[in-house]
Order: sequence, then structure tokens, then C-alpha cells
Amino acid sequence: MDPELPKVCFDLVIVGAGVAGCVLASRISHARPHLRILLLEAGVDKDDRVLPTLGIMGGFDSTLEWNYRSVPQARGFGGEVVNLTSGKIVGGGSAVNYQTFTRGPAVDYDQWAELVQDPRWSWSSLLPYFKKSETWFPSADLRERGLPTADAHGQDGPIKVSHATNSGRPRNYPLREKSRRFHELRGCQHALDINGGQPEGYAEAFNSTYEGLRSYAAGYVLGANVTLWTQSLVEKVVVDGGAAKGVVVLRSVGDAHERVYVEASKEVILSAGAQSSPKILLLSGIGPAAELAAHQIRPVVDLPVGRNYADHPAIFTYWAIDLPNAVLGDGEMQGPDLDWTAGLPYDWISFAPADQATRELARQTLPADRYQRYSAEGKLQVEAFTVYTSVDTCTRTPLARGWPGKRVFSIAHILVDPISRGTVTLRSADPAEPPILDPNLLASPVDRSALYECVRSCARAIQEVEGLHAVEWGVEDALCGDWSDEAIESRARKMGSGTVFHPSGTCAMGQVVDGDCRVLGVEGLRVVDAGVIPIPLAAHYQAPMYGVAEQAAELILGDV
Ligand SMILES: Cc1cc2nc3c(=O)[nH]c(=O)nc-3n(C[C@H](O)[C@H](O)[C@H](O)COP(=O)(O)OP(=O)(O)OC[C@H]3O[C@@H](n4cnc5c(N)ncnc54)[C@H](O)[C@@H]3O)c2cc1C
Repeated sequence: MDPELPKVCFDLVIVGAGVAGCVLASRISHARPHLRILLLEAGVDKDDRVLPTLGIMGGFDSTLEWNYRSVPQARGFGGEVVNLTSGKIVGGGSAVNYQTFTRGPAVDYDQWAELVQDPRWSWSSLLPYFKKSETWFPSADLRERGLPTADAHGQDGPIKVSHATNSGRPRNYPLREKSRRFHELRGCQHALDINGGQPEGYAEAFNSTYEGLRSYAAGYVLGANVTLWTQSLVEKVVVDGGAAKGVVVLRSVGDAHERVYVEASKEVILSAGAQSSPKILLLSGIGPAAELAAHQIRPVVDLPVGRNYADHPAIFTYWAIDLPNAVLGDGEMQGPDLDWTAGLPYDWISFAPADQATRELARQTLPADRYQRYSAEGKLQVEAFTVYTSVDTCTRTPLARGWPGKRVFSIAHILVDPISRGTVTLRSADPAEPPILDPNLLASPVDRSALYECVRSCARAIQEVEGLHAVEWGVEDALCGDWSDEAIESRARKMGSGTVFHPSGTCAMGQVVDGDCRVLGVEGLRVVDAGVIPIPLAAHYQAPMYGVAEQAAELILGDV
């Protein structure tokens, strides 16, 4: 530590006010009002643009994101870079995300618990924490059936989680029944409740939204003993004698910057997200020895930080229809019969195992234990849903012109159980530099096979929906009607595909942190964010992270 730096002292220092950071700061501050807690966030405190459900969403170069890009992705994306943005504001990803709320299958958590030999991370152990985070607004259908899945849901948590048919204001999307038919034609069965641990099939989608407003991590109220510093970039953790002593922060004060040393008398907790927490660890000397040496960083402990990086690759296809006022952007936003501002423009979401040919390929090519995990009962590899507008998560082409103003909707095809793993590494020892992000998307032939077959089956089904007459939109003539692997890869390369922004695994439990989220070999230092998830979950990651952070808060309370 530079003895010249001004020094301030707190008991607990939490780095990153995203999903996990907000949950931890809130729960710990209320349970331990005597602790002095500092919550550090690189972004701003608030921005009204994120509040409406259809307000700002990441991926569009706003000032509220880390506008990270991948290195060129050789497989699946033909050497293109993809957008890997993440939230940079109090609330983190939950402030800029698309508000899909899915926990994933019970088997994923059970495999996580088995992998790290710690039953606290199984589905049944995490369920009370999932419930604690949410206030549930169940669908009309579930209410008519007497709420058979009420036991899986919370009634008074900070995050409002609603179904399309119960989100505060009627939505009545014109394509609802045709979209349901699309899922049926794909062979999906209707699942009552996609968040009850058995999400296979199609079900009404859950969103963290109510009455046209985003419900996000900033809704976790902080105790009076929390000091929040925004626009404060944590550069590194100071480790001395094998223990974390504090952090170095570059803080904005008015128009100037001030570098400060914050001493932590009890603990430092990194919740900077799966891309930034590994960067901070590496800059602190915690990571692969060779990488630290290459950047002349004093080594503290040799751990596989930044390895095991997973994300969910996504391919979007676009479909033109000739039905007036059926998609967002064609007609009024708000009218007596239809209100696009009331929620997200979709109704259903579906999860399915990989097709038979992919499973056979997996059997032939994966190591036995990996195949066993892949093919276990309840595992789901692909997700698909229609969105009643044209979505482009990469803004790689002028396609965004289609939103709004065209009668075009999208199908999202997402690989939720990828085999491929990538790396987060340092570009340099300068904390101001972004990390090098290589998610290595679709590197495994098993991944390509699963996702491409999902795209094919969706293309078949959407064209069979009675009365829809959907025609693929936005592709060059040579690709029209061609659903070969090569043609799908070409679509992915040229159109708005990439990932759905679910980085995980870069500080994996069992490899970098223990079951209490403590960094191995360093005292007084934990990581609590999506980086600790050791295997991909067939979920969108905010719901898992609320539950993971709720449990981590209790673990930390056991020690402070
Ligand atoms: C555009 C987009 C769309 C998404 N859509 C969905 C969706 O529909 N449904 C869903 O479930 N999930 C979605 N996600 C993913 C979800 O939001 C994340 O998985 C979740 O927010 C991860 O939580 P976290 O606590 O790990 O990190 P984050 O919520 O990302 O929080 C990390 C925080 O740390 C701060 N930080 C980083 N580095 C530093 C530093 N050096 N110093 C100080 N602060 C720092 C960041 O600014 C950020 O606020 C989306 C994400 C994005 C970006």
C-alpha cells in the first residue's frame, strides 16, 4: 500500500452495487447495525431512464454500462466480436437488463452442490432464499387453478416478479395465442410454472417488472450504517500476510479524481460481476502465476481466476408478418386495447433438452463425467421464445432500424448449458484498461449442434403457425430457406446475435472460492457474484443471483 494515499476505515467493504452487492449490503446492514459498511460502485447512483419497463436496456452504448466487447469469436460467429456489456450503476445488471426472471432447473443446483461437495448450494437449500427475494404476482391461469405452485414463491421480497397476465396493467398482446401455438408445434408441453424447479416445456414468462416499472436490486433498502460511494472504481485489494486488508479506490470527487486507501477491519467482499471481480483479483496478485508474472504483478496466491468463463450464446432470427398492430412499433404504444408500456413484449418462454443427434454427439465426444452431467434427468440445453419486436443484442448491423417501425418480430434461440469455456485475462496491469474477454462461444461442436438444431426447429414451427404467414426478414436472398449449419452461422455472424449477457464461472466455487465464497488461500476476502457459479445454469442469471446473494449474506453474518 502506498503510504501517501489518504486512508479511511470501515468494517466491511463491498465492491460493486449490482445484484449481489445490493442484497449483501442491505441484509447485512439491517442485521448488524453497529457495523460500518462501505458499498463501492463504479457507476452512478440513479438514472430515471432505467425505471420504465421499456426504458433503457443494455447493449446500446448507454453511459450506464461497461461497453465491453469480446475478442473475435472464431466458431459460430465467424471471427466477429460480440457485445459483452454489463450494468454500471447501482443495481448493476438488474438496472439495464431485459427483466426475464427464471431460476432454472433444480438439477443444475443439485449438480453444483455435488461438484463442490456442499449441499447448501442444492435447489432445496437455495429455495428459501429465492423466495426471500421475491414478491410474486402469479398468472391468471395459476390463480384459477388455486395456486398449485405457491410453495415455491415468495410473498414479501424486495423484487416484484410478475407473469404477463398479472403485471399490474393488462397487456393483451395480439400474438399471444399464435406464439403459444409456435411452442406447441415445436413439441413443447405446457409447464405450469417455469420457476418451480422443473422448467421443461413452455410457460408464461416471468419478469421483474410491475405496472410498467422495472423492479431491480436498488429496491433492496440499505441500512443507515451503509455508506455508498458511487463513481468509485476499485483498482485492487491490498493483501498483506495472506489476509485482505482493504482496497485502493479511484474516487470521483466533483470533476476531480482522488485515489484513496480504504481499510477493512473485517472483510472485503468482491461483487463486481463475473467480468470485473476476476480482473480485480488478478490486479491484486490472485490468479494464475504465469499471467501475473507476464504483467509484473506481485503474486499472492496461484488460483485459476478468470478460467471456466461461460456465457449463454444466442442467435436471433427475424420474421415479417402482415398483421397490423401486432408488434411493438407498429401502431400506438398505448391504446384502449393494447398497452406496450405495461410490460415486456412477449408472453411465453420455453426450455428443452438438446435434440437426439446432439445428445448422441455429446455421448461420443464428451468425457464420461461431463456427459453424465449433460444427460442427467431434467437437464435442459436450449431455450427459445418469440419477442414481439426486432431484438438486436449486438447492434452489429443496421437491423436496429427495424425497431420500431416494421411488422417484424424476433425469435430468440439461446444455448443455456454450453460445454465451451473461455477466459477473462488482463490486458495490462493498468486498472483503467478493460479485461480481455474471450467467452469462446460455440467452440464445442456439441454446442453448435444443439443451438443450430434449436434454430432449425423454431424456423419450421413458426412457418407452420396457422394464420401467421411468417416470412423470414432481414437475410440476404441466398440465405432464405437455407437452414444448414453454415447458413445459420452466417446469420449469427451478420445479424444481431451474440450472448444474452450471462457471464459466469470466472471465480468458480470449488476452484477460486470455497462453499462460503471465501477466496482460497486469502483471509478476509470473498467473492459473491455470478463469477462463483461453477457450472452454467439453464436460467437468466438475475433470479439465481438474488438467491445466491441472499444465502451468502447469511453465511457472512455467521462470521461478522
Ligand atoms: C444487457 C443485459 C441484459 C440482461 N438480461 C437479463 C435478463 O433479462 N434476465 C436476467 O435474469 N439476467 C439478465 N442479465 C444478466 C443479469 O443482469 C446479471 O447476471 C446479474 O446482474 C449479475 O449480477 P452480479 O451481482 O453478478 O453482477 P452485476 O449486477 O453486474 O453487478 C456488478 C456491479 O459491480 C460494479 N463494478 C464492476 N467493477 C467495479 C469496480 N472495479 N469498482 C467498483 N464497482 C465495480 C458494476 O458497475 C456493477 O454495478 C442481463 C445483463 C445485461 C447486461
